[in-house]
Amino acid sequence: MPLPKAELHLHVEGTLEPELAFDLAARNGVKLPYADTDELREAYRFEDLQSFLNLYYELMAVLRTERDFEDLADAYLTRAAAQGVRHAEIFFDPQAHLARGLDMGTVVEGLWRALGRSEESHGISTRLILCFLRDESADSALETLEAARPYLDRITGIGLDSAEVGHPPAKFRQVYETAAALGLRRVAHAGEEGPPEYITEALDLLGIERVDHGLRCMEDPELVERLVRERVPLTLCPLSNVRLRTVDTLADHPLPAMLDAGLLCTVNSDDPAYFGGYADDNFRAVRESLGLTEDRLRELARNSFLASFLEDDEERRARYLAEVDAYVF
Ligand SMILES: Nc1ncnc2[nH]cnc12
Ligand SMILES: [Zn+2]
Repeated sequence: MPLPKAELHLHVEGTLEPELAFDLAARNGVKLPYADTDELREAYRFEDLQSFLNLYYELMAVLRTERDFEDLADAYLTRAAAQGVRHAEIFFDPQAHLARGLDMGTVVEGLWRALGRSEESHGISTRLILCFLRDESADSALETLEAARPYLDRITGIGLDSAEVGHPPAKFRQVYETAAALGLRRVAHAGEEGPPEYITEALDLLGIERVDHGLRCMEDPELVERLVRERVPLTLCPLSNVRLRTVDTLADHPLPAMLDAGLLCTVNSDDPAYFGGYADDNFRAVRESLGLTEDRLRELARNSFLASFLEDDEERRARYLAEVDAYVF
């Protein structure tokens, strides 16, 4: 049994495994520019975030119907359960689907078909987080939030993802204000490839409650001090960082230094189908490469539940934390 954990940084579109991509392509009559799953896997050699995003958006073409989104989410939840995930806060990128002519209902209702029964089917509680693409305009983000209004009972929060450098958080101030007024929780990718200033800006201007990645905070000691003092969680994704070359090797990952600094770190899989591992694969990788102790691993698992948006279900959070405390390695 793997260590119980919450997964807080997971793009559902990034869980599209090559086999499912080909199955959905066949079901929907979509022609992929790869002969087979082996040839597709060959394309999983990324130089940086953008080279990954190009493939990530290209493969989304196979997602057409509610059932496709349901099957995608269900496949993720099946894998996550086997990796000890007890709670998952799942990102989705509606703009990428609306741009292909799909409507918000197809995406949200499809995902919800799997998420709505996830506790019974997989023993995983879930939340859904709508992400805006930061390389699209602020107006497009506002329109997307409008399109999501009929589905807000299913959406817990908003996030910000896609190409970071050159797209600072300030651009999305208005949409974050509007979302806050609607009672939505707020997170944003910051400090993955972008500078530490983007993290500060996302905290100050967007009012975010968690930083997705946040790796580059380590370049700014005052920012680290602030993140520690304000107990702002960071959703780190070690295998993603290696594949997208934000760190050279896993052994160079700053996670131990971040924990030593007192940061509230969590470990997540980001886009597991592309980066070579799901949640517990990331835990095992950092354990092996960074020599994390059992106490540190337990701390990471506790942090994941402490950082999760379970304020509406504190009883459940307490149950999950008790499971972590009782876990025998
Ligand atoms: N790691 C990542 N960074 C930014 N945008 C993303 N979209 C999917 N994965 C992402
Ligand atoms: Zn991400």
